[in-house]
Amino acid sequence: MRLEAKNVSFRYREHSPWILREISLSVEKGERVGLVGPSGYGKSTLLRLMGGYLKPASGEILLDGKPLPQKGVCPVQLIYQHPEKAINPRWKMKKVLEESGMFRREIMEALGIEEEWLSRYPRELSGGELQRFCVARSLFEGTQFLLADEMSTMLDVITQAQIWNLVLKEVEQRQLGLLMVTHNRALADRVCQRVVELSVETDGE
Ligand SMILES: Nc1ncnc2c1ncn2[C@@H]1O[C@H](COP(=O)(O)OP(=O)(O)OP(=O)(O)O)[C@@H](O)[C@H]1O
Repeated sequence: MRLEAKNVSFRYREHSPWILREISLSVEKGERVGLVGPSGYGKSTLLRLMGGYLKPASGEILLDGKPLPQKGVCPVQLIYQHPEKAINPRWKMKKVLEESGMFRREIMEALGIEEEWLSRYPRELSGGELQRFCVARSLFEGTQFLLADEMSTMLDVITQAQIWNLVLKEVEQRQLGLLMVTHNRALADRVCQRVVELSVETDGE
């Protein structure tokens, strides 16, 4: 199985500058790929496109040769840098997890999610605590690909290690595809089999 961006171009509004032009990138199931490049070159935008959160102006996002499914929980899961933007503020954490059908106890334990946090609203948790929920949710049983957008940047070193250990164990055991954006080249080199550099010139058109 393959997740593929094929000749994708994107800009946020008509007549605004192109962020991505004719970009192609693919990740195989079981493969770990890093995406690096200067700030503002469109790494996060490409991940949002590949996760189905944005639509390309031209080109295609394909999962196994077909468009991403529109219904149900998506097999391509995006983990953002800012967990507070990814979680419904009006739902308690238990409901957030229930929505994705994720309730594997060993995942909760490995991520250090405490039982008591389940009855809280997102605003009652710290950024690091919330990110653990985002990671747990992204690992529901139908997930085939994980798109990790600087997911550990805002966390302390111990939490970073805890989250990465769990994610990499799941990726290995379930042979998930992983596409990760990071500014930390050493992390990308350690985790990934392949690192792609995004270096597209935008021409301000
Ligand atoms: N919602 C948005 N509306 C308009 N422009 C946006 C939006 N999100 C991002 N941009 C612009 O698109 C460009 C690419 O942003 P993006 O976040 O994809 O880059 P990036 O390579 O991930 O950057 P960084 O490494 O700093 O996170 C930037 O110029 C940014 O200002």
